[in-house]
Amino acid sequence: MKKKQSIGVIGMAIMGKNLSLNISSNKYKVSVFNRSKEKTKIIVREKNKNIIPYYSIKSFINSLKKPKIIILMIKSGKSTINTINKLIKYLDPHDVIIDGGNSFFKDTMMISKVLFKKHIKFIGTGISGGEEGALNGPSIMPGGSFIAYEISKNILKRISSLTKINKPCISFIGPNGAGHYVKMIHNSIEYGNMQLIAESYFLLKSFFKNDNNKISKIFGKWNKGELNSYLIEITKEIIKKKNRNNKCYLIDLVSDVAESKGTGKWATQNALELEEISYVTTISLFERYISSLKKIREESSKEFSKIPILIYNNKTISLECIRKSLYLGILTSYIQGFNQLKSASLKYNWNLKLNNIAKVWESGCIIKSKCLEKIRNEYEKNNDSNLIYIDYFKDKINLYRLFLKKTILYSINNNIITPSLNSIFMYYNSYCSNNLPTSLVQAQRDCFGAHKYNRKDRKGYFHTNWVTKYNKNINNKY
Ligand SMILES: NC(=O)C1=CN([C@@H]2O[C@H](COP(=O)(O)OP(=O)(O)OC[C@H]3O[C@@H](n4cnc5c(N)ncnc54)[C@H](OP(=O)(O)O)[C@@H]3O)[C@@H](O)[C@H]2O)C=CC1
Ligand SMILES: O=C(CO)[C@H](O)[C@H](O)COP(=O)(O)O
Repeated sequence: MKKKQSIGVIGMAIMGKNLSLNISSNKYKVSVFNRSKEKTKIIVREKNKNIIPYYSIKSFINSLKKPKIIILMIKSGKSTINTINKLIKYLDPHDVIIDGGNSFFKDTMMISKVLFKKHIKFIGTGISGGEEGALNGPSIMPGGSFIAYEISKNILKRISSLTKINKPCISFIGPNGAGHYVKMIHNSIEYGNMQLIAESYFLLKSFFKNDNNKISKIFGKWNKGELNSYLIEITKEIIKKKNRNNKCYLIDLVSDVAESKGTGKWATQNALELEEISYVTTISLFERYISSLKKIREESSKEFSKIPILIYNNKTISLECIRKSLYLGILTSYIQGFNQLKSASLKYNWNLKLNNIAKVWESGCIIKSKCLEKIRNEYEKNNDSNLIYIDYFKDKINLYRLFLKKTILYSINNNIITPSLNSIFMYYNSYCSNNLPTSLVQAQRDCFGAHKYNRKDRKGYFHTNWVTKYNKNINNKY
């Protein structure tokens, strides 16, 4: 009888193909399948004896050892749900389906329930690291059935990235949708960090009069310090890449319309649901949306007059100002992401171990960054920590806010587009103030809707006849 394979991968686009190559290079035999034959044929050209192609779901599934383990790396949403529905009829109880795509966590919760009833074990996992990570070691965030994790963990651990101290960047996250939720927050931090780096790039362009070679060297220097991260590292390379004719930088030819596939939107929607503050992701998402209004922006740039640069305030800033502003922004992006994880953990009863999540993100993933070590250390001591109050973060917030202020004053005066940096400055202004303009909001609510308000000097709820003209029939003595 023909020997069967240890695992199967469905979806031979960028991620699935590279993940299969990764699995095979770890000495596992892997069956592969793709909806359309063309992509399967591409991987066949690799002539890898550990990768065995199949062109029908039935033969693909029959090629697997029991319990069968199948990883899906396909487009999320209906495509994933429909494919899982097609698989069910070929699977036996205790077989394992692992959805490694960027699925919406509520879809994962729903699928978990359906498969549980059929005794099929299900994992919804975040997989981060893009093309390169999938091939050489991604960061893996599995959630769902713990039994399924036990069945598949040897393979998953072997293919994952390793931290500096050789710990695999994988940890069982929690039940049902927890793994995909954590990947969604990973991506929301990714959105924030990318936007912050892009804004800093614009500041540096103004500083260095568009000399990208110089800017690249600055990012290279910053990458050796506290800002060290995967995204800074790739930015340093991206901005100095020349166009084929060598006449200009390729980045100057890239359209400014930024697309998105859903995770940033879901994270923002979920932050609203949880009433969590996620300025950094939200502004970054809105910037992608504004970017897509290309025609309108083109017209507006002609229709509206340019705001003049104010000579009296046209002070230049130091590079350190930009560096410190970017670092404060990036710390805030992580702080807000981890706060959202904490809220979600309570809301969905997931008991998330935040130190493990920080560890899983320490290598192999897009948001890999030096500050994650500090975050992990803190949550190792106390899973309930509010990072803002931890000495390291508190000191940075105290010390760097002034630099951020100088940076955004410079950006405002010079018409440089830095909305997420601006929002972070205002976020801390609000967060650290004991006197917000919202007193007036409460009074207005009470005036027009009799919603009542609390007072600073007395306990209890009060209602007032604020404007006699509108509140004629209200009698009170305050
Ligand atoms: N690219 C990245 O950096 C990362 C992607 N991911 C996630 O991993 C998954 C795969 O990503 P990626 O490799 O970029 O590929 P894509 O997201 O571009 O998806 C393409 C794959 O999905 C398959 N597919 C699309 N529609 C269907 C359908 N209705 N039924 C069955 N299969 C379908 C395609 O098959 P066909 O060839 O027949 O069209 C192809 O294999 C996605 O969920 C993505 O969000 C996660 C981390 C990083
Ligand atoms: O998950 C990823 C990286 O971690 C994918 O690259 C994802 O597509 C990024 O999101 P978007 O396309 O919305 O920018």
